[in-house]
Amino acid sequence: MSALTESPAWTALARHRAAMEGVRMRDLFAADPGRFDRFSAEAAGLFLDWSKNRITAETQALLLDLARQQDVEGWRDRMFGGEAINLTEGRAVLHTALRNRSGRPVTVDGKDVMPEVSSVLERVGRFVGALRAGDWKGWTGRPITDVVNIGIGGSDLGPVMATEALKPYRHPQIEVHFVSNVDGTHLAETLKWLDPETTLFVVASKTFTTQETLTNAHSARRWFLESARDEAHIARHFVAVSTNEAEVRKFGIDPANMFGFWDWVGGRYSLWSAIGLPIAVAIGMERFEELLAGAHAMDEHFRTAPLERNLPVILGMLGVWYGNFWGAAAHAVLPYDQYLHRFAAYLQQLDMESNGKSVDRQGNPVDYSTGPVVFGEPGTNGQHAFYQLIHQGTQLIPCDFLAPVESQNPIGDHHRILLSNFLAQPEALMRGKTPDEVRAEMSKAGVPAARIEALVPHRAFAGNKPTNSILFRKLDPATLGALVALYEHKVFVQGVVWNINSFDQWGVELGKQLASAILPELAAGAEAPAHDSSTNGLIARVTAPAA
Ligand SMILES: O=P(O)(O)OC[C@H]1O[C@H](O)[C@H](O)[C@@H](O)[C@@H]1O
Repeated sequence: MSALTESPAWTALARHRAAMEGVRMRDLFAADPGRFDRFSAEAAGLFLDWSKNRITAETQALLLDLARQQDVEGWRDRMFGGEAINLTEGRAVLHTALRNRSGRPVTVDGKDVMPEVSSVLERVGRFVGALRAGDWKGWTGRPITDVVNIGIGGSDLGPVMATEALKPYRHPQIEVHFVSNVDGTHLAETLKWLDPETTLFVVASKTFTTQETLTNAHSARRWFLESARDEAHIARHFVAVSTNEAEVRKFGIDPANMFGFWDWVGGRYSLWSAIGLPIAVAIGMERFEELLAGAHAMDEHFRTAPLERNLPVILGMLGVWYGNFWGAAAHAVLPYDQYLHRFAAYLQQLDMESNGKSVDRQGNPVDYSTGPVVFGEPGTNGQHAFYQLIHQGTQLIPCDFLAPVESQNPIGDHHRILLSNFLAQPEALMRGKTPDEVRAEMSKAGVPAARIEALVPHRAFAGNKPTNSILFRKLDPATLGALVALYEHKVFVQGVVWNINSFDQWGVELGKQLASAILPELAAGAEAPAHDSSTNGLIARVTAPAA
């Protein structure tokens, strides 16, 4: 048994969990008219209703005891204070400094990083301003019409998600594209429609050593030079975003066209840095700053609100409740806003790369589950696909439902229909439908009694399925900033409770190493490889001449 699972707060929760067996949310709502008010709060433009959870006031108190026992507040303050809490890499974790609007200094190793943060932001602002005004011209003197971000993981997912989410604010003449996959199809299909004279590439990579990004960037360079002919023109068409100036130079991009950031910005937390440049190109610098301000508002809330009303803490602890005490292995995020169609993909990296760990900070194997599988699709699409399993399957899948009160596209009755679904699904998941309710409904519809009895088990819903509802006025930049920061801090809270390092990702390394060993083995005439028989057999099939 680990120290965590033997700890007083954990064992108290385990006892309480047993007492909660069979407690139904339906009954909790019936017994307490104040339940919604008790379990809802608002911060930074986000209203969170967590009343449809398998919790009582006692559950919440016990969960917050666990948060306190694990020193969530202390770790939070150490993160904001610039301590090297990413222990395995010896780094601070300071994405919050990138959106710090407080005027307070943030020090890393005794040095205030805020002047550098502001100066890069200013450079990004000047560049983005010139591009958007049509003053930054391509080699033939025409303004840039297409910006292609080449990056992967954190250098792609955040910018894609935010650019899609904020499409209503995009520049009318400049289209922003994203190429991430090393599959040549991604680049080829993107470039097919573009004119090299008016295309600018942003090569985005924290390390500037990522195979996929460099492969795509080299191919983009070749594509560009086929038309431009002269390497001198590269300066007007390629910029880099990275922490690694030496590699940027090696690639052939002038450091004058490089926007830097720092090792204390994790890849999956980097959209607030110069990695957000494509977002700023799309929506303009002012709106980009609103995005930062929204995130900062959530940071302030997380830093200062009492735990009882602290949204990231509440969401994080509810996740711990289901994952560790009810056996939930997955978590669904369901935005009822088409603009958030890449939100779940973004969250997958944020959550699963951060908390997909099985040893604690001290290197001991954990004996409790850590990060869940995160998935989701925009509502209402998901309703017609995987919600069946959430309603009637054998796994418990807690869900977050997200929606804007106002649509960016108020046509006809669409938004009311959308919202009615957003409201109905959590209600259905909570209430379920009892066998008696099924009987009553079917007999009212005139179904014969024998038929009713045959169908009752299929048509009844157990209900009592937990959901959180997150409502906001409209998906504007500040709201998106707050929303992303909410989830960042939720993931942080959980990592602290589980005593893991949420800020490294060694698990992605082995596959990369093995791929570089296999790459030469795929060349014509390479020696027979010496892997396991499965890998050898697959290599043989891949390299066999076409019949
Ligand atoms: O920005 P880069 O250095 O190119 O890294 C891109 C991505 O690759 C890695 O494999 C990591 O798993 C990610 O955390 C990172 O965001």
